[in-house]
Amino acid sequence: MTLEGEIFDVIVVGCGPSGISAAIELQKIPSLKFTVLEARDRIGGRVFTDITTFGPNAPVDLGAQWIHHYRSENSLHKYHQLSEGRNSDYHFILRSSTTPIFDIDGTRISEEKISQAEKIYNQLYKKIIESSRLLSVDKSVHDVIKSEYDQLTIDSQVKRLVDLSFGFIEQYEAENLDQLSAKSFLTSDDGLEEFNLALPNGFGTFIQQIVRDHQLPVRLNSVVTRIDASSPDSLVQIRTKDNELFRCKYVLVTIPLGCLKHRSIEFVPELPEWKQNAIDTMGYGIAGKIVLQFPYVFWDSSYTTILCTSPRFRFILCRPDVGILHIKTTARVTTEIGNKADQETIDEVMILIRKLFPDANVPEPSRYLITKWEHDPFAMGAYSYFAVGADNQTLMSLARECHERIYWAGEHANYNGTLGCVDSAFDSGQREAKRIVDKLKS
Ligand SMILES: Cc1cc2nc3c(=O)[nH]c(=O)nc-3n(C[C@H](O)[C@H](O)[C@H](O)COP(=O)(O)OP(=O)(O)OC[C@H]3O[C@@H](n4cnc5c(N)ncnc54)[C@H](O)[C@@H]3O)c2cc1C
Repeated sequence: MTLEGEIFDVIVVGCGPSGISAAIELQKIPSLKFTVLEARDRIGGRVFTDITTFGPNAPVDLGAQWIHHYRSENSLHKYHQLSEGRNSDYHFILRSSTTPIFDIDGTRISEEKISQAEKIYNQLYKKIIESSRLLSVDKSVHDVIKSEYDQLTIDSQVKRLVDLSFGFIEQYEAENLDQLSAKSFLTSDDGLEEFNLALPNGFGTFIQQIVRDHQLPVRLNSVVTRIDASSPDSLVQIRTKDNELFRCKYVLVTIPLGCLKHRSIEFVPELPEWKQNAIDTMGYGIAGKIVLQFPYVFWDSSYTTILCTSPRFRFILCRPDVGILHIKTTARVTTEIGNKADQETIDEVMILIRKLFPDANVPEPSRYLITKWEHDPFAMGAYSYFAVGADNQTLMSLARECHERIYWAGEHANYNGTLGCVDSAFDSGQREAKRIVDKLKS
């Protein structure tokens, strides 16, 4: 189908957080004609609350789960203040009295060992921070601490605890330490302290409400395959998988960096070298979740999170109200389990859980789910990180328009702010929509 004659001022490609915030901004200009093309049969992108697998009373966020950097300057703050159910939301604190740490054999680790490990970790962490300021040529975080780490003469339990602490970084960045840039290490969070707001009704539910409240014009099931800015009439032509053709003055591309790396959209003319280099240089990580629901709660229901020194399954969030244990996996483990049968992974997880609770009668899970974002054609991974050699300039190149009419937003294109998060995506979408509006006015 060709929408001949119909010319949009702006077309936004992708209806994740960045596309949504751009659309909200564009909607402020009543005369402006725009639409959002979304490949999936739902909005939200990597923010999705599953309410079918475990039922509507046990919503589970398969992607983003916490509003990071929650403070009044956060662009999501005002929507959260207005949202229903906000009174049940809570700040997530990882280390607290309700977070036991278990060793691989199931023994509870003493506070003394924990504080020994913390001291060692803090020294190594300081080294990373120093090198982020001092290095002239970039190195990986792993390479910066390797020699000191290799020389550690500490007992094996304390060493596993130190590894667990580094596991937090790998979990948060969605990549292994040997891939993370030491020089840009401090850039991704903009020096902000973490305030994580957990949304028990689900982050996806919250994002969907924002879209509903604004009645944004979104066309679902519209997989964009080609963006052509070579037409002599200065209009951009956008082709979908179903052979629909859309024409617009400006296009805002918000698809994930993983999709850009896999060249899932053909650009005509080809993307300039500086843009392609930035796409190739920036890192795009992998993270996963294993969610298990049990017929009854066999763990201490006061636990909020269980930490374990197992190199594979380290972070277990507890939701006793719905009998759910929710395991977060790092890039290495996620990649590995993504390539094998789910039941094999569940069997491995259950061996560990039974070790952690030797005195409990641990049942088999009644339901489970393992995310596979890395195999999802409209995500191709989790979120971006600074790979060795990538820096704020890389982000600026990812965000910079090309061929005059192709603009860019997404969690990977938020320079001077946070990276990889929903608020990063929101900020970048809003910023680019404003720039396009200025361009249209000029
Ligand atoms: C496991 C996991 C945990 C996370 N945890 C958190 C967290 O706790 N807090 C947090 O802040 N962030 C978290 N994130 C990151 C967060 O989800 C992303 O930063 C955010 O969703 C990025 O928004 P975006 O708009 O840039 O991209 P997306 O959300 O991916 O939106 C892009 C949209 O483009 C669409 N699209 C792709 N290709 C095409 C095409 N060819 N045509 C049309 N449309 C297309 C996609 O379907 C998608 O809807 C997590 C992500 C994952 C995967």
